[in-house]
Amino acid sequence: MATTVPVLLARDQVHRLLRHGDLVSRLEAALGKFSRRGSEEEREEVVQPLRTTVPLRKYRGYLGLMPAYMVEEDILCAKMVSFYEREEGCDLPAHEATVLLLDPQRGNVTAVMDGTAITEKRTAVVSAISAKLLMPARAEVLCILGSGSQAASHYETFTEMFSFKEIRVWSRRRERAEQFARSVQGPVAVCSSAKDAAQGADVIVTVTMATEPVLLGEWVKPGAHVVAVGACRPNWRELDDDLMREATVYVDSREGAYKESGDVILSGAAVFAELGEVINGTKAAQSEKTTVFKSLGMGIQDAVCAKLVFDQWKRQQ
Ligand SMILES: NC(=O)C1=CN([C@@H]2O[C@H](COP(=O)(O)OP(=O)(O)OC[C@H]3O[C@@H](n4cnc5c(N)ncnc54)[C@H](O)[C@@H]3O)[C@@H](O)[C@H]2O)C=CC1
Ligand SMILES: O=C(O)C1=NCCCC1
Repeated sequence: MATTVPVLLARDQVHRLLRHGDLVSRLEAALGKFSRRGSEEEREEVVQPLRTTVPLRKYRGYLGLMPAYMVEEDILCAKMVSFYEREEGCDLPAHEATVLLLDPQRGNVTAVMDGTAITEKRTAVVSAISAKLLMPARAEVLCILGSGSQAASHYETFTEMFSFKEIRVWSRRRERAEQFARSVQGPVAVCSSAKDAAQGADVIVTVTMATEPVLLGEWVKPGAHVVAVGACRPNWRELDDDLMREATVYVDSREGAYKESGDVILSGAAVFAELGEVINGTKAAQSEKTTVFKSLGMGIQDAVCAKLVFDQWKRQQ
């Protein structure tokens, strides 16, 4: 049998081929399927082992390995993502990611693609799905804590999917928040403190590399929805104990949250539901209460995106 050479897709190609509008329904379906684990057959439908994380102590970083197989869709995929605690002023990226798409029958790699654009887009779309389900009715104020790549993709996705009257941003260094405000396509108010940005907001997105809480429960308006995207290590925090214990907590994967989320593990907060269970209608969306969606990222989210990118690329050949 002839050998095949994988297609190589660079960041700008992936960015262009991955259209945000195509992602919402596909990611909702994947999250729902992941959380349907009642029968043996259902459990075998989505194979997603817990992320393996290799510490890169010398560089204050980690390499995360995220394989996934979706049986019905026949998508076999693996992402490698490295992430680092960078010093202020360091110009190396905080994240680098590559996604491999494989032929599940033969086992060969069919495409090697940049995983950074996939990670940025799919994470923001999953956050927006949580907001759609869990934010209070008539949400008017969006607050973003952090001003990096995820802040940008969340701004873009949230402004495309919702109509907030006011959007606020806070970053540790005010000039970074100002730079962010200049770079986005639309209005955003720069706040001098996380407290000023968060108080009174209906939806708060935390997208920082913080290892200590940046958002305190005492600042959060009752009934608000918090989307916590950072703090993906068992000893890292973005949210304080008050918030974690007061809120109804939703996650992408229970197994992942109890292994990787410092906010869940160290606060001792109980996870109420996976987002997929809300999508499936087996758990309630308590949107009238204060809610937290603790996002950690899943291999199936990358798998769905990689397949979409590859299919679009093939269509254009
Ligand atoms: N849940 C998920 O699926 C994913 C989560 N992430 C996580 O999201 C977070 C944001 O990622 P990116 O925007 O790509 O990173 P980035 O490096 O582009 O931006 C990080 C932001 O955090 C701020 N920051 C760094 N240390 C801080 C501290 N101690 N206190 C407050 N702010 C601090 C920086 O100033 C910057 O605004 C990271 O924690 C990352 O690991 C990233 C990808 C997927
Ligand atoms: O899901 C991902 O991709 C990531 N999650 C946690 C931090 C690094 C990237």
